[in-house]
Amino acid sequence: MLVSSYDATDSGFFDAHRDNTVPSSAHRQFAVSLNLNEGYEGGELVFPEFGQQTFKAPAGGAVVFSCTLLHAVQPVTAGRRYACLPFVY
Ligand SMILES: O=C(O)CCC(=O)C(=O)O
Ligand SMILES: [Fe+2]
Repeated sequence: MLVSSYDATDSGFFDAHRDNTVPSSAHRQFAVSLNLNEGYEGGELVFPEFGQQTFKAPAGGAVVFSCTLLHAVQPVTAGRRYACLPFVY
């Protein structure tokens, strides 16, 4: 299981992508973006094909979405964000 860390010192972000586009990930159905901490700014999820609304779950909360959806993580502007990122097969 993947735990990612996005730090403000390098404006940690994740460019827009889909999670099932290569043969080794084509079986993935849903992505789980589980936020592990509070105390940071930025780091919201956005789904650009559906507008500019952003999503930020509280610590212990998750955003679950289809691996077919284009998504990105906005830059962290203060503090450090940790997120656990399992996929549902
Ligand atoms: O950090 C996140 O919430 C999402 C990360 C992500 O999109 C990925 O690992 O594929
Ligand atoms: Fe992703």
